[in-house]
Amino acid sequence: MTLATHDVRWGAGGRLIVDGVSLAVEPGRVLGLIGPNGSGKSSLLRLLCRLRRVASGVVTLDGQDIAGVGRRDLARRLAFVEQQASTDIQLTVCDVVRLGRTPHRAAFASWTAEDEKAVDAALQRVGLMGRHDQHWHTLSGGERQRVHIARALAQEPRELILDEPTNHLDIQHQLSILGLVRRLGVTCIVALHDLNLASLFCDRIGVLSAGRLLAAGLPEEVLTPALIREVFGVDVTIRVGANGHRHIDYLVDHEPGPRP
Ligand SMILES: Nc1ncnc2c1ncn2[C@@H]1O[C@H](COP(=O)(O)OP(=O)(O)OP(=O)(O)O)[C@@H](O)[C@H]1O
Repeated sequence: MTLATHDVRWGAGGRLIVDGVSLAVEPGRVLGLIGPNGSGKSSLLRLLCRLRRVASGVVTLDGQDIAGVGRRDLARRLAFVEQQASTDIQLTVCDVVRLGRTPHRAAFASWTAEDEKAVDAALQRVGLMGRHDQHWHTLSGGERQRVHIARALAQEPRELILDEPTNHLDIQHQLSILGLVRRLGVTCIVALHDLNLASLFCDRIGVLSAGRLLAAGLPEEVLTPALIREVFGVDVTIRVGANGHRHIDYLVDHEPGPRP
């Protein structure tokens, strides 16, 4: 296990928000985190990359408490794409992605061909090479999201943490970004709202509800109609499509078609 939490708790405003969560992701695998709004997904991700300190319990990286890992060492290992990351509006796309190289460069070291190669490769991977010199603030929401993913890729992390990376993305880019994440072969923890995408792209899924880990396992073990009903209050049926993928169909109480 590369990244793991052991009975982790964290609270704010007098409330326990992450409540005794123990989970682990295997090297090179994708662990999806699902759960209703406010169930603690972002809070848990922030604990995992030490943006917040656990109140109790331990987060480990290769078995070592991350509280004891140096800031630079942690930044070389682990990249985080936040849900609504903002960036200095004066920066260009390329400037933002270059920030991902910071942990790899010695203080005052000059920019190397290797740095440039990593930045270009990251921009290629998210399909934004043509926007290299565009100002970040002039990008659409989905393009900004892809630039932040490129910044994380330029960091060349071994562990990648993504908080709802498909927010703002059209369906083609949702599929391509999650496909890319899978192909990277890095250890990945990703919070997702779309249960079908979680089922398609995650090796394992953890389900958070009111800060507690309610279930964890293979998508077909976890994403059952009973669990979805319990956690999200929604009725579904699950069918296996011609391509062998499982599809979650939401049962809604109105008929499709034109309104009377
Ligand atoms: N610093 C804080 N102070 C007070 N409450 C907080 C703080 N951070 C998070 N919370 C609360 O903790 C709960 C969990 O928030 P979190 O953002 O982790 O949920 P989430 O599962 O990521 O939600 P969503 O799906 O809506 O993004 C929410 O009710 C939120 O208001």
